[in-house]
Amino acid sequence: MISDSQRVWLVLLALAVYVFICVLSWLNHVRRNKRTQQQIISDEGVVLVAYASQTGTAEALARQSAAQLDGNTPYQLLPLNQVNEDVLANTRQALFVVSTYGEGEPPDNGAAFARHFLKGTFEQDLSHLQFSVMALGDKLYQQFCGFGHQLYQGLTELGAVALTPPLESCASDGHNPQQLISQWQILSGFHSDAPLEEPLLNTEREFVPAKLINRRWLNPGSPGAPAFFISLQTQQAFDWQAGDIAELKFPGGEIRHYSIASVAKANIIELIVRQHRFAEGGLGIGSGWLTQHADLQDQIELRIKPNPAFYAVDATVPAIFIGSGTGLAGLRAHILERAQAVGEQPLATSWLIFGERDPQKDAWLQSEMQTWQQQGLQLSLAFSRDEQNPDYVQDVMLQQQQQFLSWLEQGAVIYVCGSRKGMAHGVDAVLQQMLSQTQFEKLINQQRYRRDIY
Ligand SMILES: Cc1cc2nc3c(=O)[nH]c(=O)nc-3n(C[C@H](O)[C@H](O)[C@H](O)COP(=O)(O)O)c2cc1C
Repeated sequence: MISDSQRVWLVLLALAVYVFICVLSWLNHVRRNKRTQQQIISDEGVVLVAYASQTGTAEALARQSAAQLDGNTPYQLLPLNQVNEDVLANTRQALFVVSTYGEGEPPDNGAAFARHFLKGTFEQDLSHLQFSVMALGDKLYQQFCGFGHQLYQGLTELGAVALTPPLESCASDGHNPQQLISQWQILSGFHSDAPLEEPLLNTEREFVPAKLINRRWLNPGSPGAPAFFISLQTQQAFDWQAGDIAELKFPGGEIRHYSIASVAKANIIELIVRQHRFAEGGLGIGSGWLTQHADLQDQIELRIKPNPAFYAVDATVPAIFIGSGTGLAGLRAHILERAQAVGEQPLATSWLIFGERDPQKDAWLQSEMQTWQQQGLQLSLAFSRDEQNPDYVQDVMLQQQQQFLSWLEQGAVIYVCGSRKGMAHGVDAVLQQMLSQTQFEKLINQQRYRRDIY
């Protein structure tokens, strides 16, 4: 039996312990907040791991990913809404883990970020920032991983450099955190046991002068707007990878991006550019300069913008290249790179499905395509204004479905380049129609569906 006074002492003791624990955890909280604030303002080497999560799945994945950075890499973990301009300005490497709600909308703790940074009104240049997006969603919804894609696109438009394509994960299939984390580590170079290396990608990112040395009209008489094959020459040879993008700074300082159509380690960079004409009649700044206003030998500034989401996976694996119009540029770089392999038929495992309008007037790069065919390339052309047989690239995919599926069974990687609305949506829809949901997801998870679309 314990007496009343002993009981009072016990209650007091319990109270004291409780107060002690509260004070400790408050102190801890204050210290952590202070550290975060300091990092936000000062620390460039800190990896940002930001999450937007409604029910905690994305947040848990973000914590797990951060915990698997190697011990020497400091990181800060923040809800997306707390990522402000200072954080973005001071971060060089980031992982965003975000889910999607409603019709492709962000979770609440990402909504403010989306309004502020992703609506096209924000103007800060983020070209110092390398990032990956893990996108959680559910294929039951029409806008699968919609917010993840919006974030990826928005950051890219602000100049940030994607280290990986968006890494999607579907709730109905059961998220597999460890698989996502490994994919991210492998593709982005964040190996957990190695110290963080200096990022490769920014080293050659100075603008250099480039001279316009050639301009060839690809489609005289076409029902489409004039398109040109453009050659620019720099003083020194460059290194880049098929898939990379040329960033051009025009007189007046305007910057425009073009998929590079030629192979690396050269001092000539080739592009395919379509003339953009506004309703009032004026030409677009970049395309106007390149296709009309500039004289040969005139100069602009050029630098390479790395675009790893569209790099070749492995040149020995079969490849299906799909694109239309100026999308041929990004595909050509890959095809030329593969053609450099030894042997007579270096393109025997390459298939190009290319679409334009008029079969007579839009035979772009015809003689070069014939050379590729002699090197083994399988060529399918689709012309939407062909009177006998109007076709888009996605129609070719369906007509040749059996062969298409057999290429995929052999492990082929699909590369899509060109307009998002006009072509890539159609290709995507047909792909989802031809494949089961599991097959389609497998293609994405294995990074065998790579796109450079605009
Ligand atoms: C009401 C509701 C709406 C959703 N809308 C979408 C959607 O539009 N697109 C999508 O890909 N996933 C959608 N999802 C799935 C979630 O993104 C998915 O369950 C995710 O794992 C949730 O992660 P979180 O816990 O981090 O918020 C939705 C889920 C719910 C409950």
